[in-house]
Amino acid sequence: MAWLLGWDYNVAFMPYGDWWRRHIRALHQFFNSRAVLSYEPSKLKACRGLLQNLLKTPERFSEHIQFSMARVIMDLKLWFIPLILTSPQVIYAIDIKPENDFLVDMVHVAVEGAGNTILPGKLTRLFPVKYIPNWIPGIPFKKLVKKYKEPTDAISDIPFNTVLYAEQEKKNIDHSFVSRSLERLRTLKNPLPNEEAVIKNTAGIAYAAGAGTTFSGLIQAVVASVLYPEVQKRLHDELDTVLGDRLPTLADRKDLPYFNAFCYEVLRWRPGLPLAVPHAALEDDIYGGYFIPKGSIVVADAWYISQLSTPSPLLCKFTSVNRSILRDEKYGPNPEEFNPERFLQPGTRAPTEQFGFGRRICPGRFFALNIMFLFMASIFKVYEIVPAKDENGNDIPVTDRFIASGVTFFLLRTFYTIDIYPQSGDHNIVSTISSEIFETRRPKKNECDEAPTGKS
Ligand code: HEM
Repeated sequence: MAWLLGWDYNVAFMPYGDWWRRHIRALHQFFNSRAVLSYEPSKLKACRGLLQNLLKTPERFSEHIQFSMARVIMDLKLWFIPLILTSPQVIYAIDIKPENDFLVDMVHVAVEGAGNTILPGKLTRLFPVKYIPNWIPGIPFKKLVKKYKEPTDAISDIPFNTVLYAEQEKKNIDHSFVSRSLERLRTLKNPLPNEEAVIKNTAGIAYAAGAGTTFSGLIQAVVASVLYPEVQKRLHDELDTVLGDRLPTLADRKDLPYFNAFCYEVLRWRPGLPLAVPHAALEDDIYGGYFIPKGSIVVADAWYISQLSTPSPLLCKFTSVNRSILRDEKYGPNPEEFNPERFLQPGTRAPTEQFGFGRRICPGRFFALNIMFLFMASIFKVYEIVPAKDENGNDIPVTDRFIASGVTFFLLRTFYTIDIYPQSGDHNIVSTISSEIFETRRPKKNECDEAPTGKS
């Protein structure tokens, strides 16, 4: 099924084995907890750009967040794979346009396609659809394949081929992860077979997976702050006390316990993949007293059953579960309530289940948490987020309308009416930041250690 839609390069859908291992090894080297710290300059650049865009057109906040996420990944600085230890590089070194960028639009459609067809909750994945002829009425699946395959291929093919082309033409492009990896591959006497495909897939999936799920987390953070203004007030207070007049960097993360708790709570409260990614059992197994025959598809319920207003009796009968993993009482009382405090209590550990399980756990989790921290801390340092007003000046009520079925994040764009205002007084740092910082300035080595003052 994933193959029909063009998602065969998606590591999450690869069966366990050597091919998967080669990809996951590359991703771990790229996104492990230490490596992600070295990408701060790219993140800061995208983050400061986001603050400026929010100042110009706050009503388009979700587009700005989506664009900034894409920009971070495309412009990612990295020291990747043992071969490239010399200097930080970029993944593709391709610029994303602030408006109507083809690759940003394509990732939107491709991820929507995965949500509509492959991820749990969609019947299409249970049938051998490739054998169903097109002319049979009532089977829209083939149309879906037509609609989604091209964008899914595009987000991996186009940036990769652009780098290949630039190389062949000997164009003066920034050295990127992709170009350096290819260069090195050509010097190897006995490369592993299909190494070029591993490089291409790894870069492609970092873009597709990273841009989608992290975007979802960021939007949910915005929504939570409007639904719970007392939480937003506490975030402002903590950020002001710790940071004073400057914007945050990753180094501040350790000094902002309430803010960290807020990020964890957003991911626990509304995980981007509420049913994670389904996997098939490699062997017969027994778990919790249940016999799981080899080949069974196992779906982990991070947050699904709990949010159904009337959980299916059939589902509950077969699973004997009525509470999702992220609604477990180990996270404290009232698990449905949004309450960052729960992660400040002694003995409550940060949740990991929103990132999946066991050896299939998300390799991008450290990167995602850092991005969430930097983007949201910067936004809250500068802005106040409130419901938008209607024509009579009344608040338009913001309701919590997340639909937990597969990948739903791109739907969120149309759901919320929210305004973003610069905070009063001297909080309005962003308008004093020169636009040069965002467009052309590349921070020098070590510069990211210094807190940007916003007064350049
Ligand atoms: C808040 C952001 C994110 C969330 C909530 C998230 C969540 C998840 C979940 C639930 C899974 C399935 C794990 C399983 O099968 O048990 C997964 C897998 C994966 N994620 Fe993420 N993810 C996020 C960000 C990222 C980023 C930034 C990347 C970029 C590298 C990424 C790359 C992947 C990959 C490659 C897999 C497949 C792993 C495998 O099957 O072995 N994710 N993610």
